[in-house]
Amino acid sequence: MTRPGRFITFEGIDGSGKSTQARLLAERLPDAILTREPGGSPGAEEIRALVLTGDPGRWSPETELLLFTAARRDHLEKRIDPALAAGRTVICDRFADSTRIYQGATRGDLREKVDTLHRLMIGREPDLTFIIDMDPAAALSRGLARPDAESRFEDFGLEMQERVRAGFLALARQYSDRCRVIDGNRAVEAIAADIATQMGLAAPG
Ligand SMILES: Nc1ncnc2c1ncn2[C@@H]1O[C@H](COP(=O)(O)OP(=O)(O)O)[C@@H](O)[C@H]1O
Ligand SMILES: Cc1cn([C@H]2C[C@H](O)[C@@H](COP(=O)(O)OP(=O)(O)O)O2)c(=O)[nH]c1=O
Repeated sequence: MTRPGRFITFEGIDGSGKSTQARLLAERLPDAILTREPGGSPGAEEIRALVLTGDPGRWSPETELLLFTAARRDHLEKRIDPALAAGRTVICDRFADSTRIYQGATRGDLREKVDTLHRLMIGREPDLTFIIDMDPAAALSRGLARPDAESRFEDFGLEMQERVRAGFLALARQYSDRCRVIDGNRAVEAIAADIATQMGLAAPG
């Protein structure tokens, strides 16, 4: 029987360097698939477009939670679970911890609903989660420099980013068995070396 693969997620505030580090780690692991949320499967990418673009007032917090959960369910069924079952490593840029923080704590107080929906519809936790922690002001200026800043979620102010950051740090304490906090206020290569060490890989270069 095939041994199930490892499920690794990256979390943190917008612009903290998650996508960059997820990509660098995937490049070092020949069996890995690199994916992201919201999205990662054709259906979930369609839901991503619905939830991340357009009028910010279009969805209530509750509907938004259902949309993120629906996207995650499709992503799990179509992409994550089959890859894990085939023994591959899955590296995902954001996962359920983002819902716990964004929908559960910072844009309302839906944490109980978030946890119930997760239990009923998702049920899977990562084996390892890297929380890239960094100064929101620096992350915001990185984000503003990005060519793809299409999403309304990019418009958060510093106060919101600080709340999200604090939420992720609290979550890292709650799920300390699988979460590793990584200092993101450093050069790309230094962060990648830190993550490689945590993964038991030799430092790059
Ligand atoms: N350690 C770093 N130092 C400086 N710039 C970075 C670093 N990591 C990422 N960047 C740049 O910052 C922007 C946001 O990075 P990205 O990996 O897309 O973050 P996230 O996925 O967390 O939003 C990109 O333009 C990226 O090239
Ligand atoms: C996965 C997920 C993301 N989000 C938010 C976080 C981000 O602001 C946005 C995803 O945008 P994205 O551009 O992928 O994130 P980043 O800026 O970190 O590269 O959606 C939620 O609110 N809930 C969720 O469950």
